[in-house]
Amino acid sequence: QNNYNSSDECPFRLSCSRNKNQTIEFPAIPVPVKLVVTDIDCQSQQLYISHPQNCLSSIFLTNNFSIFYPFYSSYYFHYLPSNTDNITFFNCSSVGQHHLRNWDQTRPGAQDMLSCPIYVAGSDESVIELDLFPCTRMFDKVLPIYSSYYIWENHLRLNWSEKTFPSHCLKYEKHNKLSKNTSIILVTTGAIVGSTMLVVLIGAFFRVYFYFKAKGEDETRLENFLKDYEASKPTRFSYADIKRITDQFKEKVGEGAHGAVYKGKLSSQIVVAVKMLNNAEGDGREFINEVGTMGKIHHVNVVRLLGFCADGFHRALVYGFFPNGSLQNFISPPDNKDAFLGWDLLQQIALGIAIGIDYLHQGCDHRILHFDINPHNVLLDNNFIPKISDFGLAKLCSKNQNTVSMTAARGTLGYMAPEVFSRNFGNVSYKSDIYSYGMLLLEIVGGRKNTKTVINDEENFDVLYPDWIHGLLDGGDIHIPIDEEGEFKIAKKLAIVGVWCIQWHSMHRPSMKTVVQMLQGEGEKLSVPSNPFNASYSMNITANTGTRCLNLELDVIQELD
Ligand SMILES: Nc1ncnc2c1ncn2[C@@H]1O[C@H](COP(=O)(O)OP(=O)(O)OP(=O)(O)O)[C@@H](O)[C@H]1O
Repeated sequence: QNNYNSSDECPFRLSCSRNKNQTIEFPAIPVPVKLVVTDIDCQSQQLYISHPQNCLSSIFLTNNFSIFYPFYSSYYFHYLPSNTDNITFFNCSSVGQHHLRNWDQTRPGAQDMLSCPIYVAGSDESVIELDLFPCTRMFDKVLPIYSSYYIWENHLRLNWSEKTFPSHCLKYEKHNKLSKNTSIILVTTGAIVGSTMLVVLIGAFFRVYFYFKAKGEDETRLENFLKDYEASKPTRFSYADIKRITDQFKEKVGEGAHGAVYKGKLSSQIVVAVKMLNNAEGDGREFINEVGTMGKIHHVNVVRLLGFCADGFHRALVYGFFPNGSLQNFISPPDNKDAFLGWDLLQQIALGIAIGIDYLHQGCDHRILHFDINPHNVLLDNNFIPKISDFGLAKLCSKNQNTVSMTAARGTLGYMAPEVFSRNFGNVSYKSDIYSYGMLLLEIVGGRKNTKTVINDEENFDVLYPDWIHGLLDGGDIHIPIDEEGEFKIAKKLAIVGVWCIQWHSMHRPSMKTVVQMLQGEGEKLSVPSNPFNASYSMNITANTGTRCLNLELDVIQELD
């Protein structure tokens, strides 16, 4: 039980200031003893103190061992023999430093002698052995029973118990030590939590900022697009827009000769295909051509150019997205049940392409010649409505113009009309697209690539024409599996129209309007054309023959700029 009241005065004074050490003062007479507190251990209730001049022994010159009351100690001058009751004080101040240094340095407390000239020895210790001759013997003291001050390298350890002094005396110190630790922990934790939260907040702020910035840009982009869409013109996008639309070119849907095609989004509803054109290619004429030509065309069977990008070296074309890809994906023999679309649908597709080409040839202000009609350049929308695409090689010419001048062969081998390959076969005209369309039709019917163009030299243009087509036309071996009579009719009609379209001389080929009529009719009345590639018709048509023949009928007219 505590014998003190909270109002009782403390028998010591413990003080601390911000920059100085903690000190403890004991009310000794005549001079109070003030010592430095080096540590307080509240748990084991121990106080470690040291003398400001490193001379703890000197305290006992003028004071007895009860000086530290109410603290008690383990009471042990540890460098004294354990059985010592009396101790003797020696004043070694007159001893030279040299002598002190020669002392047994391993002896506990010997180190203190260098700074403190007061030496304490057990009364039964030998002065000779300790080599204390040069020191002056001062006096003897009796150590309290069971007690010894525990001094370790000039630190004195004092113990306390709550019973020995009023509890409020150490409250401040306990609290102070705890609060100091707690405040260090709190400050550190606070700093860590605070800085983490700051980083998170800054991160969140930038996320939100960029989110709204991007959202704002998306909205502006969409608004501009819709305005342009209403005004029927393609929108110009920056390269940054293109990256955002394609989500950093995340989903590649195909690769053409001029670059890769990526899926993108203008909004959650507007899905687009972005064709990135290879930077290194040409002088950008095809790009300008495509933007210039396609920007003007709006037809259900022609891919609409929604936008483009011409930003530094970056060139891109933005179209509507067609999940079914190109017609090439569906050119398959009828016995391939997975990819075969059925004869009715194939006929609808063939008709749609013909209507699209007819629109290009007749329906616009200027005649547009595509020059690269082939199954890769026909895309299919969700409902398998065909869309003609890829206008990089297209030419604009005036309506009353029959032929165009062309400086180099253009198009895809196998679909390229002979006159496009070499001017020696005649003049290039809108009929050149009809030839390509005819080849496409025959591929649809055959379900495979049935033409293989071999170019030997400028003078010879050999086409390996499949015999089975004439089997189909003549009623012989039709080569393709057909289940029903109706289907046979469709296949035969498509083949007849196809062969008409690939007639060697362009004047023998029908116009697209006629092709549309032929496809829309029953097909029974269609006459079967002669095989343009049979021997009698000349498999190898030499250049001169063609030129002579065609030049009589068609004049060369310059294309429009
Ligand atoms: N608008 C689109 N929607 C969906 N897929 C498309 C679209 N445009 C192109 N693709 C896909 O990307 C592929 C490549 O198209 P692209 O037009 O670049 O090349 P190509 O016509 O095959 O060859 P080339 O570049 O020689 O004309 C197509 O085969 C098709 O699968």
